[in-house]
Amino acid sequence: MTTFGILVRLRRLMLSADLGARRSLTEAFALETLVIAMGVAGPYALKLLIDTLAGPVGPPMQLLLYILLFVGCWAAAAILETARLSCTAKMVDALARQLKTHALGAALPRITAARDSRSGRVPGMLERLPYSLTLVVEGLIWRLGPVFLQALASLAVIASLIEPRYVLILGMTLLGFLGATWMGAARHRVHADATNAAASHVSRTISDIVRNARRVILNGALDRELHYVGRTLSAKRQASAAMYHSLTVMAALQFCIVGAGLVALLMLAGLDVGKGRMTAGEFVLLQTYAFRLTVPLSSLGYILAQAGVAIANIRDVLALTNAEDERGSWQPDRFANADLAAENLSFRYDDGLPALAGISLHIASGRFVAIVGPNGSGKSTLAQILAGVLAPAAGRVEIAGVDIATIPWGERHRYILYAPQFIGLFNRSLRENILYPPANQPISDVEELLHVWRFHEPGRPIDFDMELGEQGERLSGGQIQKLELARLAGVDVPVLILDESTSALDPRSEADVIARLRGRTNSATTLIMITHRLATAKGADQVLFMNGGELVGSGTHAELMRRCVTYQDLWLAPQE
Ligand SMILES: Nc1ncnc2c1ncn2[C@@H]1O[C@H](COP(=O)(O)OP(=O)(O)OP(=O)(O)O)[C@@H](O)[C@H]1O
Repeated sequence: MTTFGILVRLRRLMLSADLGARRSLTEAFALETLVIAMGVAGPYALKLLIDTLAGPVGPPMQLLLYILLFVGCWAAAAILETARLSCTAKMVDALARQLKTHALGAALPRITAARDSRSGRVPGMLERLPYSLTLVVEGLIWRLGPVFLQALASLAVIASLIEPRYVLILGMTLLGFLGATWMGAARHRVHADATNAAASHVSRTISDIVRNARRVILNGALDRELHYVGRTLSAKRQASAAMYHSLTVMAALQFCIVGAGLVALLMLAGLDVGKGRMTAGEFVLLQTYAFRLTVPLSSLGYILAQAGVAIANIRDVLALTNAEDERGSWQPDRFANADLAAENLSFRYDDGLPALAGISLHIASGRFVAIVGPNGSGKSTLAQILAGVLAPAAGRVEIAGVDIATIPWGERHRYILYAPQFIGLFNRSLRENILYPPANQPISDVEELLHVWRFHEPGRPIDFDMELGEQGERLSGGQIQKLELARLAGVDVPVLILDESTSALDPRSEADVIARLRGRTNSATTLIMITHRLATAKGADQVLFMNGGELVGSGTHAELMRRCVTYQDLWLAPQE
């Protein structure tokens, strides 16, 4: 999206009724109009004052009136400008709120589906957004408009009071300035994008390190990580240094043009005063307007530098909000028979190596299925494709004859639920985590279940209001899994896929969990478990054996043991 496109989109958003900021916009506009009027009237009062002083001394009241008018315009403009700032701040606030929520709403499904490292840049991108919007709305949209209007008003006053050729010189000077800005803008955009990307990399790196604080400290790697952060900061510094260099070149060109225009203007005006064709007051008025117009331009370099990076940040956020609409249309409808079928599935991650190839399978509704295989054989990848989390490169997955890709994210959990290998918990209370949607069982049921599964040692009460800490750090690995399984026990869903969700449980608890999850709604739930446990494979109705990204065998454990040598190898002595 071009810079102009972004500015137009922001302007449209600001005007939209949804944002609820029209009132602030109208007030800001009214206040700015008054500020512009003061900016034109003040110097005119000064001209009147100087012309009065240049002639025979008039009545003191007249002098006082001009002085009051001049100073009053200056003071009122400053007060109104401050009031106007609070109106634009409200508008920026509303804009940031809307863009942030839209971007977050669009980013979460993408992050879920992509399973890549790019998600780390989203928090930094959204954190910088209010500052970026302030710079762009306040510094560009709001500043350029009034400067332009003030230029027109000043040029009109000059044309009506002084000679039109001065308007011509000032107009040409401003056009020259804009031309130079235009020429430098393309180069500036490249540097601004690079600076924004480097800033994103810095925030991603820092949050990654903070998230892994224990890993860093326990392994004595603090200096190494600080060095790494230092390198990313240097890259950012280099990117911004290149950006400021290009801005300096642009500023040199801009202000040579403006300087030449001002020299010509003042020289001509000075000669006219000498020849009596212009009064001293008119000279002062002309030079005040000329500098009023050009001085704000000098701060434009800094604004452009910041706004360039801010625009790149806003572009990233808008790109997120441009997410495609949900795939397909879906009529929510329960189906009695949730058979799961996959046909010739293949999948590869971004690195290009095939993670899955030519997988076809059929899982009848209500079965208990174990997916087994060595590490890295593609079990989690297959589970995520079956759940519709990852989209296959070829082939399709159907649940009850419906292509899973056509079920929108907001509905999919009603039909198939995938519990990932790494259970992410919120830094909220145990109660909030355990009753996290779509679970909706009474807390007394959960309590009973947790006691049966020995969540705590016997006799110790469960504190449901306990805050769990980041990622549930106040719980043990087994407790985290029991919490998640107790939650899932309260979810009524046709197909449930557990990705090693019982790996930290003792065998007795695991057997109880499986019985409990299967026993719901008359065993109508299909339970698919990825497991490295022999007992689970033995208890399953169907075992899917993965090896090297292929489905090497499907059948009961006993059948596979009979006919598949690699399957036998998997369960050799150490497990037994
Ligand atoms: N996000 C990713 N990007 C690139 N490659 C990936 C990604 N996730 C997994 N892989 C690769 O895909 C292959 C299959 O991984 P997968 O997680 O499906 O294996 P798995 O059988 O579940 O392993 P484990 O038993 O260790 O959990 C591995 O080689 C892994 O490195």
